[in-house]
Amino acid sequence: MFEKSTWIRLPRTVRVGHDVLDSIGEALDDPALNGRPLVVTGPIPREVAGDRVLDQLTASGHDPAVVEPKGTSYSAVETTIEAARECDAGYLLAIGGGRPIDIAKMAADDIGVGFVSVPTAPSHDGIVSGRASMPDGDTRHSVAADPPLAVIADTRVLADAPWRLTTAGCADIISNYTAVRDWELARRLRNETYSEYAGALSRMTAEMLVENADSIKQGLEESAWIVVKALLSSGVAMSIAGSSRPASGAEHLFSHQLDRLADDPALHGHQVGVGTIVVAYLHSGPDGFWEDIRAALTAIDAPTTAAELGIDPETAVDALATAHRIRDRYTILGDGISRSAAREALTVTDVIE
Ligand SMILES: NC(=O)C1=CN([C@@H]2O[C@H](COP(=O)(O)OP(=O)(O)OC[C@H]3O[C@@H](n4cnc5c(N)ncnc54)[C@H](OP(=O)(O)O)[C@@H]3O)[C@@H](O)[C@H]2O)C=CC1
Ligand SMILES: O=C(CO)COP(=O)(O)O
Ligand SMILES: [Zn+2]
Repeated sequence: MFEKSTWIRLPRTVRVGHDVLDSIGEALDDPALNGRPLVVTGPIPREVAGDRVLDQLTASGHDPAVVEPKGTSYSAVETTIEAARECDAGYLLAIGGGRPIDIAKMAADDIGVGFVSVPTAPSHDGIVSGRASMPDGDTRHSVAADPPLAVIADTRVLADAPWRLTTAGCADIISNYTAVRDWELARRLRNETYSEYAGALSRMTAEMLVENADSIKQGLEESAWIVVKALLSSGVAMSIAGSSRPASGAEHLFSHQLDRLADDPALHGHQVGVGTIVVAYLHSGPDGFWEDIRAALTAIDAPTTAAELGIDPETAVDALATAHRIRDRYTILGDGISRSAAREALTVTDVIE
C-alpha cells in the first residue's frame, strides 16, 4: 500500500579508490558544480589531503577559497555561509571527518548550492547521507540536508587515518543492529512508517562488516575499502528512509546525551558502539545478542566500556536514563527507563563496573 510519495536524494557521483584525489577534476564535471568552490576543512585534513585537493581544483580552473570554521557547529555553519557569500561560491567542498562534512552540508543546503564530500577518515556514516548532525547545538541529532552531489573517497588517505577513527566508523555501522530493531519496534507499537529496503540494507551493512571484521586491519587499503563501502551503504539506507532511522536508535540517543553531559565526549562512533551493547541488552535481555555486539566491537578494536570512552559511570547512568528526551523518536527506552534500570543494564553488560 503506497502511503506517500518520497524524495530519495542520492549523490550523482561516488568515486572510491586509490589516489582518486588526483582525479578530482573529473568528478567536478557536474553542471551544478560550477564557479568558485569554497573548501571547508579542519587543520589536520588540510594537512593530510587538503593541499592535494586544492592543487587539483586550481589545476582544473576552479580557483578555490578555503575556510576552517571554528567554534560550535552553529557558529561554524554561520562562518561558512558568510565565507561562501564573500567569495560568491558556486559550490562547497568539504575535506575531513564528520564535522567539516556536516558543516559544509548544512551550509550548502542553507545557501542552495551543490556540495562535494571528500572524507579523510572512515569514522562515520554521514559521508553520503542526506542528514547533517549538530552535536553541540540545541538539536543534538541530525537534521535533513541534501546529500553531496559528489563523493571522492581516497582509500590511501582513509587507510592512513588514525586507527581509532576507523574503529569509530566500524562501530557506527555496528550500531545499525539496534537502530533497525528500534525502528521495527516503533512500527509495531506506534505504527511508524518503516522501509523494508532501508531496514534490510542497514542490517545487511552491519552484518557484512562484522563478517569481514577479521580482515579489517590498520593501514591496509583493502580494509579502508571495506569500511568506507559500509559507511556509504549505511548513508544510502538513510537516504532511502528519508531519515536517520535505519542508522540511529536508542544507542544514538545515549551518545547524543553523552555529548551533552560528558566533560570530554569520545568519538561519535565509539560512543554509539558502547550504546549498542546496552541497548541490545534492553531489547533481548541477559541471554540476548548484547554479547555478540560486544564481541563484534572487540573484534574491530572498538571500545566496549564507559571507562574506555573516558566517561565516568554516573554520567553513563544519567545519559541512559535521560536519553529518551533527546528527540521524539520511539525506541526501546520508551518514555524513559529508571536510573536503577539504567545502572543494572550498564552493569550487567560490563559497560560500567
Ligand atoms: N550527518 C550524518 O549522517 C552523520 C554525522 N555524524 C557526525 O560526524 C561527527 C563524527 O565524525 P568524526 O570524524 O568522528 O569527527 P571529526 O570530524 O571531529 O573528526 C575527528 C578528528 O579526526 C581528525 N581527522 C580527520 N581526518 C583525519 C586524518 N586523515 N588523519 C588524522 N586525523 C584526522 C579531525 O581533525 P580536525 O579537527 O582538524 O578536523 C578531528 O580532530 C559527529 O559530529 C557526528 O554527529 C556521524 C554520523 C552520521
Ligand atoms: O549518526 C547518525 C547515523 O549514524 C545520525 O543519527 P542522528 O539522527 O541520531 O544524529
Ligand atoms: Zn552515527
